[in-house]
Amino acid sequence: MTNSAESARNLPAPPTAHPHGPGGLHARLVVDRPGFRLDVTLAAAPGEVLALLGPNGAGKTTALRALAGLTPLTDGHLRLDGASLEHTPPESRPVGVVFQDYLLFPHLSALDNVAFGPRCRGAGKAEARALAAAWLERMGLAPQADTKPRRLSGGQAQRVALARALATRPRLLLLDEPLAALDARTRLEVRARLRRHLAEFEAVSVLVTHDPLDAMVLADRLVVVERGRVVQEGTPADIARRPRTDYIARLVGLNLYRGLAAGHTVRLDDGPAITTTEELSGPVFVAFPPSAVTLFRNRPAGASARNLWRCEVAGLQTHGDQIRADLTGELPLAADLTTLAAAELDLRPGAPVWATVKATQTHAYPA
Ligand SMILES: Nc1ncnc2c1ncn2[C@@H]1O[C@H](COP(=O)(O)OP(=O)(O)OP(=O)(O)O)[C@@H](O)[C@H]1O
Repeated sequence: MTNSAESARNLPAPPTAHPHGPGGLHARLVVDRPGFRLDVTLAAAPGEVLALLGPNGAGKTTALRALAGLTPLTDGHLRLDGASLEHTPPESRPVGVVFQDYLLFPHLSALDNVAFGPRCRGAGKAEARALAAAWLERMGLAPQADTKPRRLSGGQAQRVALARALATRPRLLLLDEPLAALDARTRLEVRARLRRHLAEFEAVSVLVTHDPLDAMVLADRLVVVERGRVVQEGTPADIARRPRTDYIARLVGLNLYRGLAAGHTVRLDDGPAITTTEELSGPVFVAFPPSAVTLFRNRPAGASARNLWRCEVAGLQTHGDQIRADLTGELPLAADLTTLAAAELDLRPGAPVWATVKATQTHAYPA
């Protein structure tokens, strides 16, 4: 390593240290509905891409609509580059929105769809069209300028919607499930392209998704929302390594438990103990991937009792050439095994099995 103080001096200032005050997004969004309350705090620096990730009904779309001004806040605040926007009507907010189904005007060409954004913000017709043409060019869509939305592919329509939002030079770009309307093959290409556009965008982007891959690829930081609350936030790597709820653990494909650590043993809150390599004390999480689990039909001879649990197969699912076994019993867990191994073990729902995991394959961290 070279002198770290030296290299730190050469780094640009972090984006939050904005010379003109608190740049970026600072919001607490509270929306009350019968039987549902959204209460989330969001902060993002200019240039940052935030993904709101969560299960159905968690409140992601409500948060996005509140940012756009389409759903009124019951309480809280919304500041963008230092200006309060709570009382600003949606059309006057420096906010661009890409809706899930793009909401392109069917009777307008791609060019006029994009020109619509700047027109709404007061640009003259010729100016708006020139701006739109430049955006289409930048999106690689110049040849489609005169095409109507119904003749565009899903990926092209998405780019037109993105161009329309960006052409207004928003300080906040909102994307609702930006890839949901696309088929799997298009999705891959559009995801990569969208990632480049978001990386170039100099203001804040917030996207909503329930696809963890979209979130991990597109966002600098994930904000996981469950039941109207932020349950965890961090970089994709942080969240994948240290999930803090069952939903996130399932999302990143990990078995997750909570317990009390004493040395290398974690006594689970409602279950057996797990031996870990980390030496910790107090409340902790223990996580391990389903691929780290080995299954036996009979208790393995001579095996130590450590990390060996008596379970029962609750269900089996195929994942590519792997089988994911859901186990209940002493320790509920997911185990991955090859189709061959599953056949050899004669795994079927209801079958009793012994499950084991090596301490070195577990990861414990403070709760
Ligand atoms: N217009 C509405 N009127 C009343 N309740 C609503 C309305 N829209 C959403 N809700 C409720 O508000 C809660 C949050 O919904 P929201 O659509 O924000 O969740 P979400 O995380 O975006 O879910 P999804 O991934 O399914 O889109 C849910 O309980 C939902 O049923």
